[in-house]
Amino acid sequence: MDLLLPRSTGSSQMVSHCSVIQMDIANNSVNSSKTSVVPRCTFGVLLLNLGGPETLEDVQPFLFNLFADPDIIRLPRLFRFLQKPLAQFISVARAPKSKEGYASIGGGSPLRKITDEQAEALRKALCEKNIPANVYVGMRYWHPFTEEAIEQIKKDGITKLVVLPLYPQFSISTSGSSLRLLESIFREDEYLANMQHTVIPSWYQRDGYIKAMGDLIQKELEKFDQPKEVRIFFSAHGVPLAYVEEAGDPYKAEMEECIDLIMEELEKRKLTNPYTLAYQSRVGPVEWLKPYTDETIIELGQSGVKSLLAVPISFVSEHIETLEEIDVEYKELALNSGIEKWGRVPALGCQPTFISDLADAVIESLPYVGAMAVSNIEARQSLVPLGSVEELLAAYDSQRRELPTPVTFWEWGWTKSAETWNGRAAMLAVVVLLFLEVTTGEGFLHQWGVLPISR
Ligand SMILES: C=CC1=C(C)c2cc3[nH]c(cc4nc(cc5[nH]c(cc1n2)c(C)c5CCC(=O)O)C(CCC(=O)O)=C4C)c(C)c3C=C
Ligand SMILES: [Fe+2]
Repeated sequence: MDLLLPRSTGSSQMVSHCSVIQMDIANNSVNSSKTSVVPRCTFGVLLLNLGGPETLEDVQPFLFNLFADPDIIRLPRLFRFLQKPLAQFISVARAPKSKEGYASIGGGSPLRKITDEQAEALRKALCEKNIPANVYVGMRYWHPFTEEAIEQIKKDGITKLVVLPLYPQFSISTSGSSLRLLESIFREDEYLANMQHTVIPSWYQRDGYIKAMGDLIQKELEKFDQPKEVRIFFSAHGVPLAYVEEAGDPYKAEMEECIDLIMEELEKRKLTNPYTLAYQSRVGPVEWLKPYTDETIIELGQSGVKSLLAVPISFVSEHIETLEEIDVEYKELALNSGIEKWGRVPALGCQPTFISDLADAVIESLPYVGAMAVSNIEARQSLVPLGSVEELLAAYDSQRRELPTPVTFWEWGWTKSAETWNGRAAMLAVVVLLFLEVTTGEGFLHQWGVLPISR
């Protein structure tokens, strides 16, 4: 019997129609007898993602939203009032360069379309596993914004929610930022505060994800004349080094573990290719996670590597950094550095093993299977524990508080005790730097691509 659910026009919501064994969510139990009418589906999954500009006009306001995020540019408390003016300044200055990139991939980011497709595929996979659910998409920096998805969730009367960031590995700058926003929305809303919810902070270690990555890599390796000679080149999105070393971001550790698991999976398939992990897409003058992708490609070429298979690893959709940075810039760099054969593994998108595994992750996190799954959860636990948004961030924040100095890539020499004096020194330094930049035409804003370099 068809399950009828409320229809919605908003793209932050997927409407479900599925023939299923009914789940009695109110009683936390699964009822295997089919019923004819189900008034509404009260179980929801919220997919969190970054969002991307859909047109070239969207690029500057998208960049503004990104740089206005205190988890992307973290200013000392004293200077928080500068967050928005600074975001405005950087976004306006960076927009022309970013627009060129988006223009070259068709005039906008494909992220919304792909994430919507993933949401629909996940909804279907959940249906097939007898769990009817509405699946929502909430983006951090562009439409459909997380706030829009939350509005829809409330309108639909959702009573149980699984929050699933679409980033396999956790970073302060991605899942952390989205969860922090969500926490603030939940805190101010009585309906949400009373809604049962759980978060899957990262899922890079799940078998289905690892197998799906193994399948994609194996398929691309087979396209080379001599697959055994190919070096597998994992290129992850970078983060500033200070995030990992000073703010306690688990991103690097999770990334390295993820690569180990994928290589173990390939070894099971008798694929023992050499491999490298490097970090791409750095922005600004500070040190980011190393080795850098561009420098590593040059070194590999110079050391005699002839065949390279690039594997984007920190994101599950195609986006500007796969379609432009890897497919155009890094490919050209590789071919100019002595590498003769180049390949690239596509992003997972709606790959069936992957989507089915995401559905399993959702099901395993449901409160009503919680008791049965305790041992699994413990085994799967990453550096950030599974829990509610509030508990998750509380755990993460206390972990950060124990670290000596919560310095971020926009802070320097920052300690609480020295707050006032460091703050004043910082303000003075910013003014002097800005003055020098404008008068000499050189400096960190030029390096960041914020101010154009005069040739
Ligand atoms: C796991 C993935 C990502 C991490 C970690 C991350 C950190 C991070 N990013 C910036 C700055 C920019 N990111 C931009 C685009 C962008 N970033 C990610 C993913 C991660 N970012 C994606 C998937 C995208 C592309 C979205 C799309 O439209 O397709 C941009 C805008 C593009 C550009 O101008 O280059 C910026 C800027 C920082 C500073 C950061 C860590 C602190
Ligand atoms: Fe980014």
